[in-house]
Amino acid sequence: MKFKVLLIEDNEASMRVLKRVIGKANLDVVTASTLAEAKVIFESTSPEAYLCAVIDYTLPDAPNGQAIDYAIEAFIPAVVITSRINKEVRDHILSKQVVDYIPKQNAQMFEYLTRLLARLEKNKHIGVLVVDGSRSSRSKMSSLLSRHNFITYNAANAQQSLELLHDHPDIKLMITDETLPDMTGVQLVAETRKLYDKDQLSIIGVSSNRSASLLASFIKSGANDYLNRPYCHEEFFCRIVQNVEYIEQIEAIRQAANSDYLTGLPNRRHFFNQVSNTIRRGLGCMSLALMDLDNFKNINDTFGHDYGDVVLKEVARMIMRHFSRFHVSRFGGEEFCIFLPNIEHEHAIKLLNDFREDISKKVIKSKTIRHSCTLSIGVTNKQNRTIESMLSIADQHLYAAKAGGRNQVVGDS
Ligand SMILES: Nc1nc2c(ncn2[C@@H]2O[C@H](COP(=O)(O)OP(=O)(O)OP(=O)(O)O)[C@@H](O)[C@H]2O)c(=O)[nH]1
Repeated sequence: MKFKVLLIEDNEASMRVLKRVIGKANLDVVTASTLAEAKVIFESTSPEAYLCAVIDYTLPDAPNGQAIDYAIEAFIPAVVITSRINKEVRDHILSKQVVDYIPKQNAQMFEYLTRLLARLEKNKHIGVLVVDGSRSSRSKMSSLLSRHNFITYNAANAQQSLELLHDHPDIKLMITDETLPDMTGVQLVAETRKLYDKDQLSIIGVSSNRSASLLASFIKSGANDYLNRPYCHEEFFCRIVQNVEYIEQIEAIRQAANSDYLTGLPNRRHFFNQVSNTIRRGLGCMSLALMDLDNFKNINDTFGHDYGDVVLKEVARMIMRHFSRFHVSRFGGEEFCIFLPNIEHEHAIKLLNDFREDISKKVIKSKTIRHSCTLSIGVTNKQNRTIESMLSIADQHLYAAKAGGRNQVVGDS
């Protein structure tokens, strides 16, 4: 779903640039140049449709940030932009429950807004767990996090927090107070680290006790960061975002390391790891299929390498469509591999044959070329308990499929 951003700005030049920035972030822009206009818009749509409102602090009918209150009352996260940069205005803005404020100082502001909008959109899928014995501290922190669109979870003690972590894999950050009813925050960090690595879950320790040794204990027990109470809203979010981004970067690196650059399918190494784990668990019936595009060199030679790439990407997309519940991989070149656990061999052969047929009927289009291709498949269910031995048998069957005229599936019998 494409979210909307409500932009309330009376300056035409600024409005033009902001519309472009928001559009570039792939969001729909709804504009108003006064608070009165914005009210009419608010009344006809639901707040859930909006990612946030970007509000000029000074509007003709709302000269001192009154539009901010209106957005907050309508449950729309408010980002404030202002050319009035003085302490009084800053304090006034921050006294309201805004997401952030951005001074209209230079072009960097637009860059910052682009990143902030992307962040607000991503936050809708990120869980943050707040662990605190005090109900009021928990709800204060949760309301700050909700303002930035995070999914929030609350735990009143360590036991509850471990249960929530287990049940909600979307939790990427845990924030824990030092004093909990059933153990200390430092102990909870140590317990949590036995189950979740630093690259899976970020942890921030919080305390009102400004002792350097407590900070060190948190970090040595596995926390990523530490926050002193009382904290200001800006510092809080800088630390939250920094720690969430750390997890996202690790995930992006892992994703890049595990996938094939052209098709996005898991690469050979990742496939081996996944399948070896599955085989080790000793499942029942399992099949391994090796598939290879027929005469792919001809396609490259006739239509060019770029079209060859289009074919590989289309085949990968169709593999995902047919076999998303199994382990799939691009092994390299024009060769793909599929591991099908927990399914009868005859059924696996039928699925592979359906796929082969679909590919042969598919016209693969680029801007100037329309062509189709076929593939050959070797499949085995001989379970010698290693992926290498299954691969070697599937490879022999693939060779037989090619020798037998291509565009066919050859199995064990
Ligand atoms: N476009 C493109 N071509 C690739 C890529 N990787 C490997 N190839 C090409 O794939 C072709 C494989 O050719 P061959 O091994 O001779 O096999 P084939 O022509 O498919 O013949 P058979 O397998 O016997 O049906 C070669 O031309 C490689 O250059 C790639 O990433 N993109």
